[in-house]
Amino acid sequence: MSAGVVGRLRVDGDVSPRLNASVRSERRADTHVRTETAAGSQHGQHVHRTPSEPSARVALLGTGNVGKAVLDRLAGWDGTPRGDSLALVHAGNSRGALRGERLCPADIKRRLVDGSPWQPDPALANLSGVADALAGTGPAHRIIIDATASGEVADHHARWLAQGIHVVTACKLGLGTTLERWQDIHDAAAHGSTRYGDSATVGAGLPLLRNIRDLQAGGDTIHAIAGVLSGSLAWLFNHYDGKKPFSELVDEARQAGYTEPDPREDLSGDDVRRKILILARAAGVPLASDEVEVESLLDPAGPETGQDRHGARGEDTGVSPSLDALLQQLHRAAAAKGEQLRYIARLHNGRATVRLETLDATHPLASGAGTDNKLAIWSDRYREQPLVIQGPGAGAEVTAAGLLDDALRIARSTPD
Ligand SMILES: NC(=O)C1=CN([C@@H]2O[C@H](COP(=O)(O)OP(=O)(O)OC[C@H]3O[C@@H](n4cnc5c(N)ncnc54)[C@H](OP(=O)(O)O)[C@@H]3O)[C@@H](O)[C@H]2O)C=CC1
Ligand SMILES: N[C@@H](CC=O)C(=O)O
Repeated sequence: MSAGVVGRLRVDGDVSPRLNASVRSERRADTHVRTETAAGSQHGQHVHRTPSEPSARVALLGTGNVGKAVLDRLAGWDGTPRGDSLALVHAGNSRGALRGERLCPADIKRRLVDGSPWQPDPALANLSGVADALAGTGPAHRIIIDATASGEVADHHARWLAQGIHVVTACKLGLGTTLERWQDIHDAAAHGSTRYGDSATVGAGLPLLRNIRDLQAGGDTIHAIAGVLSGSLAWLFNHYDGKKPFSELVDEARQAGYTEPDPREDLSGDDVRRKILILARAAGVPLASDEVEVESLLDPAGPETGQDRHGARGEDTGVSPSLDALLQQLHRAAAAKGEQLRYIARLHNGRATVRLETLDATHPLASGAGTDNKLAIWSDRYREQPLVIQGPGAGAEVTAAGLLDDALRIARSTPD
């Protein structure tokens, strides 16, 4: 792809600096005082340790794949300055929630994983009440971590930001759907002096948005981007050899936690549409959702259309026998030419496309393994050879890490 100016809107930094956590001043969280009795730690006796004041009170929404991995990561930090800095005060899903001054992440996770009765209070599932759970004395930041795929939760992002609550999200329905919602989120963050942690929305925490914003903050202009933005589809095309039906692999990808709760979100191209919209908007090209040309992998006559696909994990992978047959045919044709199937998103000259392409095996976007995402960025600085960022782009652990990176960045910053 040759470089050319594509942006309709030139942005020299983020549209709202509050959405760019990386440029904020930071206060180190690891300076907290830890008190232990020396004798206790030497002789294996009870260790008296006073956790330091938290820097942030945190509410976790969603206890599915990603939410559980967030709890795991928090549990692993128990007794460390990172763990001290984030106090979990609310954890909930669509059925209810638990609240407390410092919930024990390991305990919540254990109850969920072991399947022992976890009795969340259904009344606490009311999203309007989550702000109350975060209220408390002290200078602590308030952070909501959204690990759901819920449009209803995304609808609350702007409201929370305007109320002074930071939002950290893996859900793309905030920044990756309508321009109005995207703008509301920017405006609300500015109004509430809050930050919106979106690292996990594209590339499952890979530093994609951060690099786009950092380049622009340094005076660079993004001309074009192209890449593999779906971890599940990358995994599928990395594993598909035409022998096993594609639908069986889709089921494996779902069980591995790479797909959306409903895999039809991935197969329809909607998930990648949202990601290219988020990247394009961050790069200064404020595209509307319907301006992205998307080639769906779903059979238009298949069982997927017209339903709300933002709910809980369904049973149907959405792959009809005709799609199995079509993909086998496409794979065979590509393999005969030494080419590979890749689901590619492109932004060039203000136009965005998402489609299945056949790429020569030596093509820069063809390589990669597992769930690898790959993003090439052409800019003033990178005219001929693009900047390329590659790494795992799906999976609960990397996504949870991306969410908590954003939360820690906020917790370490000085409150306005
Ligand atoms: N899997 C991945 O690799 C990546 C995922 N993401 C994003 O992470 C998000 C979560 O994905 P995943 O964990 O796989 O999804 P899951 O379906 O496993 O979990 C979703 C969770 O959200 C909960 N939920 C739904 N509605 C609400 C609500 N109104 N209030 C509170 N909780 C609610 C569900 O509750 P209940 O348990 O009651 O059904 C469930 O616990 C998605 O937006 C996805 O796009 C982003 C990057 C990578
Ligand atoms: N379903 C998504 C998960 C991360 O966003 C994907 O396949 O990339």
